[in-house]
Amino acid sequence: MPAASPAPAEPAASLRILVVDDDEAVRGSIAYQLDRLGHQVIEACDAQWALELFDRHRPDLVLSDVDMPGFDGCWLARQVRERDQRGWTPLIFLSALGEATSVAAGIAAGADDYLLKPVHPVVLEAKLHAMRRLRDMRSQLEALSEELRCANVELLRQARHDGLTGLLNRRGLDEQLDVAIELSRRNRMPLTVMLCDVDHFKRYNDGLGHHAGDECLRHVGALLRQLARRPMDSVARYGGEEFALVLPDTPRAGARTLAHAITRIFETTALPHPDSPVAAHVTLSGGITTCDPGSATPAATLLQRADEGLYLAKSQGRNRFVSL
Ligand SMILES: Nc1nc2c(ncn2[C@@H]2O[C@H](COP(=O)(O)OP(=O)(O)OP(=O)(O)O)[C@@H](O)[C@H]2O)c(=O)[nH]1
Repeated sequence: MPAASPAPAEPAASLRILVVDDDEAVRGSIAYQLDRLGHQVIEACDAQWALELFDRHRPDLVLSDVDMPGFDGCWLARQVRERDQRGWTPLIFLSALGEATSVAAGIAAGADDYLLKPVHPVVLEAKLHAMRRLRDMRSQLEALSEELRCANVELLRQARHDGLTGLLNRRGLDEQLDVAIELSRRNRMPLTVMLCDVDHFKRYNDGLGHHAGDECLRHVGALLRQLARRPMDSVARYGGEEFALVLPDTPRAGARTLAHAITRIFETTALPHPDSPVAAHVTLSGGITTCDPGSATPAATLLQRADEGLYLAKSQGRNRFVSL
C-alpha cells in the first residue's frame, strides 16, 4: 500500500520571519524554503545582529540556531522574551544539538519549540502553521483584553456620572471635592461649594409630567455647566433635583458673581414653570460656602454649610442664593 501523503496544510498567511544562523548555507536554504511558502524573511548571521533586527522589524516568528559564535541562541531567546513582555513572539530553535539537556535548556531560555537540523520542509511548514495559529490566538486575546479595558473605563465613567444629565453624580462629586480640598490646602487657595435646588420642582412634574421634568433637569444641568466652565470646576447632579458645584480658587466675591450669573441665566432662558408661585420660569435656590485659603475644611462640613445656606434661601422666598 502506498504511504499516505501528509494532509495538505491550510494555506499559510504571510509571516515576517527572522532567520538566525551563522552558517550562510543553512540560513540561505531555510530562507529559500520560507520564501517559496510566501513568507517575508529577514536574515541575521549572529545573535546580536538578530536582536537589532528584532527590535527594528518586530517579526511574527524567530527561527534561530542555538550554537553560534559570540552570543548563542539561548541568549537571544532570553533577550527576545525580555523585550516581549507585553506580547509574545514565537521562537523556534533549529539545532544540530539533539541531547535532551540542550532541548530543555533551549525551552527554558524561552524557545517555544526545538527542531533538529536538517528540518524536513513539510515539518517546517507544519510548525509554521502551528505558530501562526498561536499568533492569531494571541491577537484575538489582545483584541479581547483591549475591549475589556475599554469596557472597564466606560464602567468607571458610568459609576461616576449621572445618566440623565451626563454630569458627575454624587460619588463623582465627592471624589472631586476631596481632591479640591487637598489642592486648596496645598496651594493656599479659597474653595467654594454651592448646592442648588430647582424651586417647586414637584409642581413642575405634576403639571407637565415626569418626562418634561427630566428634560428640565437636563436643561438645568447644561446651564450650570455653561457657567461653571473653568477647567477645575465640577458640576454634579447631587440627587433628584439638586445640583452641586465645586469651584476651586473661587473666593466669596467670585462665588457671589457666579450665583448672580446663575439667577440671571435662568431669567433670560425663561424655561416656563406653569405652577411656580415664585416666577413664571424655572428658578433655583442655592446655598454657598467658601473656605479660606489653606483651611482644609472637611468635605462633610462644606456640604453641610452649603445645605444650611440652601435651606435659608428656600425659607427666605426661593430664587436666591445664601452664602454662609
Ligand atoms: N422628573 C424627575 N423628577 C425628579 C427626579 N428626581 C427627583 N424628582 C422630583 O423632584 C421633586 C422634588 O420635590 P420636593 O423635594 O418637594 O421639592 P420641590 O417641589 O422642588 O420644592 P422646593 O425644593 O421646596 O422648592 C419630587 O417630585 C421628585 O419626584 C428626576 O430624575 N426626574
